[in-house]
Amino acid sequence: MGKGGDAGVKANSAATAKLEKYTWSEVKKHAQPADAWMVYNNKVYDVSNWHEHPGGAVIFTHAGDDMTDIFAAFHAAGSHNMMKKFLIGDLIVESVEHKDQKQRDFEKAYRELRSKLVMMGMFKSNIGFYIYKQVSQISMWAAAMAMMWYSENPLVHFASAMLMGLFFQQCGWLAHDFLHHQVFKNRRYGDYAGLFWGNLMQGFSVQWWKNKHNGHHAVPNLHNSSALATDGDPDIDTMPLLAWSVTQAQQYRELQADGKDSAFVKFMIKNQHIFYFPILLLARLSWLNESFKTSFGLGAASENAAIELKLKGLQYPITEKSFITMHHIWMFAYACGFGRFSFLYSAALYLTVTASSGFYLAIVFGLGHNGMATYDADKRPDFWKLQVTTTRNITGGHGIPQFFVDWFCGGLQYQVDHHLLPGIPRHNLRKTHEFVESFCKEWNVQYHEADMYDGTIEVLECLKTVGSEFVIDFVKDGPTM
Ligand code: HEM
Repeated sequence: MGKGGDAGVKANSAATAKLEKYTWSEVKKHAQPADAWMVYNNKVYDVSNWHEHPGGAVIFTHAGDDMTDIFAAFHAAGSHNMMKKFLIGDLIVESVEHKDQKQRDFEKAYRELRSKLVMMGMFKSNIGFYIYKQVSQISMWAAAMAMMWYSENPLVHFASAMLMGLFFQQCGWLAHDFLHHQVFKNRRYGDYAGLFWGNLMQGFSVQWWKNKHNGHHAVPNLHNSSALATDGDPDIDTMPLLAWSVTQAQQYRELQADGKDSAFVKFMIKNQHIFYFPILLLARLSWLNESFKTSFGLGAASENAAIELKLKGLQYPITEKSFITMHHIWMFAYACGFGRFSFLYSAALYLTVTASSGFYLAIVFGLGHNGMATYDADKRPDFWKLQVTTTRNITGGHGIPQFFVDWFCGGLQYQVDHHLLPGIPRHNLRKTHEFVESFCKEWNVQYHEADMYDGTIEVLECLKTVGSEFVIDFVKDGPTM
């Protein structure tokens, strides 16, 4: 397969010939990685088998669909130049029957809002803000290290471990901003900063994170298109531990050799609202494991990611591997008190860091999307409605002040606004939010926010409801419990 996949060949001839015209139903037929057509501003592109795409397998989440808005969300201006070689024709606009005039006006309006925010300078980062964030990060890390180095008091050691957990969480938000290219125009600089805060300090692989997180942004709360596919939102792919919808549990059941739920799955999903918090405590262990596997070529999260890794490898192979290794070395030295502590005491400290960090990160992720709408792959709405209805903003409340929420959630308290416009730096999200909220009101799009307490209750209620529906579903399917 050459550069540009199969499409490069076809499109080169298209560049010289007159462009074909295609109906929407024809585009929809090409919805697989091996046969992938996409629409951008009413032009049709063929990116079949383009596993070398610099953004990775996420491109195939929009095979057979309109990519206009998701393309705008992810790309630098220069990426348009690369599109030409994939162009195969024009879309016959009248054939898009599922959109009435109101829908077309709505899409036009949200694209205009985006342009307005660009003109207002909302996408420009404030370097002073990011210098301050990085200096405060380094200070937090130095404080946690010093507490472990100088003190012989177990209370100080465990306080240090909790602080280190918080440090990892805040590293997550920093790497997130850099890797969404919110901070630097030159994307390489964003990647380098991401490698520093992600791989070296936090222990997470940049490539693993980009694949997973960009996939999540492209299709939030979307189910896989079939039990065998891995084209849905990776962030809700939490079976057999948690099911965010009965569809997810059913898809998992279909994958089993005997087509039945095991006793473990039944027990877990039925009681998932009880296990939610304990599972969050283990989240970091799972992310560390996946990061390690990605960096050292020991596995990939999806079939497409595996093909992509095989074809083009890691973007930063040496840095990924060496930074992850260095992370585990410094973290090991820290947890064993630089050689002073027993094995069991060190393990307890390590687990405290890991559990607290997993909890701090996952609680914010959960508040962002869990318990919000989930969609079947073939029923997803337009870009704006998909992002808004699957996402929850977090406010202060129930005694938790807004300034703490702003700091703790690292910008993701404006999760809705961030999902619609992932390139906007976090310090501009409050202003952006005013425009997004009034736009949603004007166009009658349901927009949701809750404080940390109410939001967590909503998440637990969702788990409980899905757990109960799941019990009804598996009893209907033939009880074996
Ligand atoms: C013909 C279609 C497409 C072309 C020619 C294309 C091209 C590119 C290019 C040149 C880059 C690297 C430069 C940059 O970051 O802007 C890139 C990155 C990226 N693309 Fe695409 N792309 C296409 C479609 C898509 C679609 C449909 C998605 C999502 C559903 C997507 C997701 C991404 C992401 C997430 C990145 C950023 C990766 C990073 O931060 O390292 N692309 N793409």
